[in-house]
Amino acid sequence: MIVQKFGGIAMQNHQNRQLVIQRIQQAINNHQQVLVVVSAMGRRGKPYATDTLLDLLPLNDSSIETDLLSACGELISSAVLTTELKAQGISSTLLYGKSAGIITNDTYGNALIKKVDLSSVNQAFKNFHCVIVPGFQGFSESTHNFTTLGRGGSDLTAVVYGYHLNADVVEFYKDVPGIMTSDPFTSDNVELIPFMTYKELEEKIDEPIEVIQKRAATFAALHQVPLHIRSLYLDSEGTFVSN
Ligand SMILES: Nc1ncnc2c1ncn2[C@@H]1O[C@H](COP(=O)(O)OP(=O)(O)O)[C@@H](O)[C@H]1O
Ligand SMILES: N[C@@H](CC(=O)OP(=O)(O)O)C(=O)O
Repeated sequence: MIVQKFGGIAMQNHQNRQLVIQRIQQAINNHQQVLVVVSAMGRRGKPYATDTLLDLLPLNDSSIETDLLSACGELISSAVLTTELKAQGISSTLLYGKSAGIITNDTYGNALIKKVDLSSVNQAFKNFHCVIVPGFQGFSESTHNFTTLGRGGSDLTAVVYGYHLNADVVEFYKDVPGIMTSDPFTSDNVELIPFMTYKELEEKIDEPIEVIQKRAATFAALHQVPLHIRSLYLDSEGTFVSN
């Protein structure tokens, strides 16, 4: 069993999602079971990207409404990917909200995970090789509202499932070859770092764009969840993070 996480760039168009589907098929072939975490499609300007949705609101507070709206981006992308997988005959199903099992408090915009209920996920794996879940979203135990896990929170979703499912590895598919000495989009002469410890990863997350959400990196370090950050486009090995 492995966990794969596909971010906004990976999910942004049909062409990239075909690469996503190839990665999922490879994971099923090699590991039988794969839990797939997806983010909202694309970046600001794309119709269903998180920032595009949030730009609809006159104010960005931490509220039930803001979290409901931002959770929609991941709901849309998970519904689209699951339908595309089914259309290609790949054994898959979608779980979201309470069924996805990420149960949180009511701190809208940056909710704390109180428990992870994998009963529906485990049941789904009895019938399907691939279970798709929307990243970034939680479900409030007390109010039954959607919550969100902080910006970039799909990374945390992936790491939390990786830990609770005892996955062999959590794979992140990005628009970079892996973790580099610095952000390749803003620095020259960068090199791939093939292996890092959790401590080195946490120290590396200092760029304006976090290559992995800091909260996710901290959770992975605490629970020693093996991470593999790699390119969606290249077949190269990328970066492994462990002790
Ligand atoms: N050291 C680094 N190595 C590689 N990418 C980095 C690094 N630091 C920052 N980044 C940035 O992280 C981005 C990947 O994170 P992000 O866009 O949030 O991906 P995703 O949408 O898949 O979660 C890269 O496009 C890059 O700009
Ligand atoms: N879509 C959310 C969650 C997320 O993690 O997105 P991405 O994987 O594209 O960074 C956000 O923009 O914050």
